[in-house]
Formats: sequence, C-alpha cells, structure tokens
Amino acid sequence: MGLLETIHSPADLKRLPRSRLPDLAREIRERIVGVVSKTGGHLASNLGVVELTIAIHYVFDIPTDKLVWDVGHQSYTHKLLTGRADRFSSLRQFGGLSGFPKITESPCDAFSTGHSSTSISAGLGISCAKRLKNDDSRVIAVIGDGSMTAGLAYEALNQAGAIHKELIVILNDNEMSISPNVGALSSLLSRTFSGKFIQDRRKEFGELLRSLPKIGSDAYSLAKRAEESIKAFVTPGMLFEAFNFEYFGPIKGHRIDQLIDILENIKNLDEPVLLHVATTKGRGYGPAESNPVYFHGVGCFDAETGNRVNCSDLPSYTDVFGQTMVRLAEKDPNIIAVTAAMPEGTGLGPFSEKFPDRFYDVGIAEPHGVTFAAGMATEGYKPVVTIYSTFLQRAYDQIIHDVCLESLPVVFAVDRGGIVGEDGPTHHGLFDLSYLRAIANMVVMAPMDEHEFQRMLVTAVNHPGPVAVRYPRGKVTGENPEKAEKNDQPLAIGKAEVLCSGDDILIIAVGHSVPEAVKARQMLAHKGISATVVNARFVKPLDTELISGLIQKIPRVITVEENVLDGGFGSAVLEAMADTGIAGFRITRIGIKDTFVTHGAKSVLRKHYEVDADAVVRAAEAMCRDLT
Ligand SMILES: Cc1ncc(C[n+]2csc(CCOP(=O)(O)OP(=O)(O)O)c2C)c(N)n1
Ligand SMILES: CC(=O)[C@@H](O)[C@H](O)COP(=O)(O)O
Ligand SMILES: [Mg+2]
Repeated sequence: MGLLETIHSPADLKRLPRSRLPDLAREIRERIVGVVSKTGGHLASNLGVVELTIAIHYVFDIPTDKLVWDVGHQSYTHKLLTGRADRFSSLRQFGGLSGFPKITESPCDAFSTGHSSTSISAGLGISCAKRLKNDDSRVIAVIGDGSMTAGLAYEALNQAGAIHKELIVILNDNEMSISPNVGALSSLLSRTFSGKFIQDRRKEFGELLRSLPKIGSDAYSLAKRAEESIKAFVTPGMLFEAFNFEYFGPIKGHRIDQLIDILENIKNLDEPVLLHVATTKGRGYGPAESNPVYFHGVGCFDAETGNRVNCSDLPSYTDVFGQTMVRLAEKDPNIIAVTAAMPEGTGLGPFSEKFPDRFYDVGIAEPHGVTFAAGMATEGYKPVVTIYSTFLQRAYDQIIHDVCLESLPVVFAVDRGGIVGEDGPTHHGLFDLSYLRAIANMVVMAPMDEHEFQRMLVTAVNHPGPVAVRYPRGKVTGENPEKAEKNDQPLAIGKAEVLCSGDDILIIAVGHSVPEAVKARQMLAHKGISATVVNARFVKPLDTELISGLIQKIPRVITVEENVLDGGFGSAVLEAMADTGIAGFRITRIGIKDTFVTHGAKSVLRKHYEVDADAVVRAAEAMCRDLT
C-alpha cells in the first residue's frame, strides 16, 4: 500500500516520521500528474507546492488552524491530504471535486477562492474574528508572487501591519505568474542576495559616504549614486518590514525538513509574519518544469510525454482575437493592447512580439489596467483592454468612473464570456451582459461566430466611445467560410439581423447562443413548428425597431443568452417592449436563473442549466402547446 492511501486526514500525516515525507511527496506528484493528465487542471502550480503543503499540514492543525490559499489553483496536495484522495479523480468534473478550495467541500477549506490576491484580506479577517472570540489558533495565507502584483494584497498588508494581528503570510515565489511575472516588485523579489553582493554594495556605499564632504561641482551625480547604492540595499524583507511584518527568507521551498523547522519556529510569533519561500513551478515533472506556461492550466495530455491529446484543429475565439489584433494594429498605429497577467490566455502573444512598444502587461491588476487604458485614451490612443469576463468584475468602478463617464474610446475585449467549464463558478463569465449594459455610453456586442467576431472588433476600434465585445471560451464554429470575405467590414451599431423566418415562434438570441437557436429551429421544424431566428448582435443599443416589429407579427417570443437572466439580454428586450408600449405577447427568457453555475464540461453544464438548443425546443413546444 502506498503512503498516500494511509492518509485520510492531516492527523494521519502527522503520524508519519519525517524521513518518509519525501516519499509521500513523490507519490503525491505521481497522483497529481496521473489525474490532471485526464481531467486537465493547474498542473505546474500544484507541483510547485507539494513540499510546502506537506510541511504546513505537518506543523499546523488544519482545520483548527485556518489555511487560506490564494487563487486556490495550487490546492491539490491540500485536497489529497484532507480526506479527498479517494475522490481526487473526479477533479473538476460535474459533481466531482472542485479545482479550487471551497468552504462547502471540506472543513479544511477555510475560504473559497478562484480570483487572485484575496488571501491576506481573508486571512486577516479570520484572524481578527478569532481574537474577538479569544481563540488563539493560527491563520496562514499562502500567496504567489504573481498574486502579489494586485493592489488588494497591499491593502491587506497595510491593515495587518497597523493592527499587529497574528497572521502568517507565506509568499510562494516561483518568479512566475501564468507567464513570467512582471513589474518592479517581481525584480525586487528575484534579487539574489549573496554575501558577496551585500559586501560589494556596503563597500560601494562606504566609499560614497567618504566622498560626500567633497560635494561640489556635481552634487546631482553624487546624490544619484547615493540613491542607487541605497536602493541596492532594499531587500524584499525591507518591503515587508515597512508594513510591520516580521520577514523570514527566502528559503528553499522543496526541502521539507527545512520548511518544517522554520514553520515550527514562526508558528507562535504574535506579530504578522511573512515567510518568503522559493519554489519551482512544475517541479518534479520534466515537461511542466520546462514549459510551466503551457502546464499552468492544461487540458488532457499524455502523462508519459506531456503531449496534448484530443485537440481539434479549429482555432479558438481567443486565437482569432489575437490574429485580428495584429491585423488591425498593422493598419492603425494608435491601437494599444492591455492585458492583466494573461498574455497567453488572451491570445495577445503574437501582438506582443510584433508590437512590443504597444503592448502592456500590467500584472494581476485589472482595475489599474482599465484606468491605465483610460489615461492612454485621453492622449488619442485606442487601447484594447483584454480581460476575462470574470476578472473584469474587479474593475467595475474603473469602467464606469474612468472610462464611461467621459465616454473615452476604450475597447473591452471580454474573453471567456458565458460558461467556461471546469474552472467553475469563480470563472464563468455570466454577469457581463448585465453589468456592462447598465452603464451609460457603453456599446455591448457579442458575436454569433468567428466572422462576426472579426467584424465586431473592426467596429469597436473605429467607434469613438467605450465598447465591449464579449466572446466565449472555446473553439470557433468553423462554419460559413463564405462569410470571411466581409470580415474587415464594420457593422452598423445597434442593428440586428434576421437569420431565418417562420411564423410560429420568434427566437431572439445573442452571441454564441445564436448557433443554439439555429439548431433549435431545425429541431422544431421536424416537429412542425416554424421559427424566425434573430441574431441580435447588440445587447446595447438594442435593435428595438426590428424586434418590436417582429414581436407584433409573432407574439410568441423566446430570448436566448448565456448570461444571468437578471438584467441580461432578455431583460433588455422586455424593458424595450415595455417602453414602446407593445403588449399582448408571451415571452420565455432562456439564460441562467438566479443561481451560481458549478464546474464541469461546458456541454454538460449547458444541458443541466438549460441554456442549450434542447431548452429552446422545450420552451417553444410549451408555448405552442399552451396555444392549442
Ligand atoms: C483577479 C484574477 N486575475 C487573474 C487571474 C488568473 N490567474 C490565475 S493564477 C494566475 C497567476 C498567479 O501567479 P502566482 O500567484 O504567482 O501563482 P503560481 O501559479 O505562480 O503558483 C493568474 C494571472 C485570477 N485568478 N484572478
Ligand atoms: C486559475 C486561473 O484563474 C487561471 O489559470 C484560469 O484557470 C485560466 O483559465 P483558461 O484555461 O480559460 O485560460
Ligand atoms: Mg508565481
């Protein structure tokens, strides 16, 4: 029997002698690679924290002590050690284990996560609550160097340092976000401080001080040298000490013994503590160590070779976006691309290579990215801010206050709109149509296919105000290649199109729900029901004229969207009809009812939450039945 099979709780782990822990780490790596090769998941980040997770569970008493994982994409070892090993192969599958910590999944998951940089805030909140209850158990927050690029982390450090509450922050520094980490902080963290380095700086600084009385002709250059020398002394420790944290590290993150010793030492300090741990992303699995960007979040692969399996040849919407951006930027030198730590995920790799001076990776800092783009727009540039729908939620005030209030021409390329699949509720882009259409001056559109997508991007970069194009995660349709010849032509803003006509039912769909509506029309035809299908294209401005005219002719209406129903596209249609005073029609809105969508394959979720073609057919049949 393997060691892992003997561990059903952290208490079982503590019974193992320290000498067996490296063997356990090996088994855990094998299990993670084996399962993730079949389910997909965040492989590289998980392989990097195997020893750290074992050490934390060995030293602390989880769940009495609380452990908060930042993002939570690295929590697989934690799941394996906390009674979930037997269900681990169900990872990220519908009904199976979540890929992130989830309060409802285990008492050992202190906080639910998925979005980055929340761990210090949540950990501090938990710590303060414990002290109010006279509970002196410990709170540990584990945060990556990439997640330390977000302002939220510093808001939390700022408060923690001021109120001196016990909190252990472990900075897991692998010099990587999804891609290599960016920004001034990342170069500060990655400075190597050998004894020689420090001695050299001291000597240099000493010489400089000795020369200071001679200040005369070139005071500026002396001052500059002094500044440079002082800067050379600024260590990561000083940064955190400035926030009143006790700093320890950097220590090597793959030596379990050393990790256990230091954790034992800092366990009972009654000040905020920051332990800086250096780890390697992908550790212990060759393909992931050599390509941590690809293996950050990966689909199915062959565990022997690391090669991808089950790939379709079709490009994704993200690929089409990346290619179109290059084409548009070749013609228009004012186009700028902004990403928040996701150059690969957003398809901006080719753009960044071709136009390095017009490409900005701001780090995990979506609110800053939006305001940064607004600043560029005031100087006549055309920023295209490319952020996943779910992460753009972070920047809502910036969209309203910094972009839309003055109607600045910023394009929002909203990737991962709709159901994204296995990442689950923290990552589905199911709110964007609602939150974006509520803002004055904003144009909101969603393409039915890759051809319309390109036309929408052309339309967006030529529009003089804020505009959002929302598109899904996944492959393009690969259909209607004849449409390609119009791909460079802009669309008329606020104009929908009738795709096909029929007298019984009117189906009005938007974005990638349009192909579902077309499929439903074919299924309905076999049942003797004929439907008109409208591709709305725009959620705002809505084509009220076309829609109201059709509703008067066909008063049995179904709207279809992959967004929450509240405030979404169907609501927009209802509001417009109320405003025009049209009455005497029936409407069924298909979309996500008032709930959060779990994790699982996209097709499974679409069926389960009734936003697929079958759901449209059922709604149409019910409407026709009620009439007879
Ligand atoms: C608000 C937010 N923006 C973007 C992401 C996407 N994302 C997930 S993990 C990650 C990189 C995190 O880097 P780090 O914290 O260093 O963790 P590592 O993967 O290196 O262990 C990013 C950008 C996210 N989860 N949340
Ligand atoms: C953990 C996280 O937030 C990202 O890694 C995310 O899972 C990426 O999603 P995609 O796979 O859709 O790029
Ligand atoms: Mg990192």
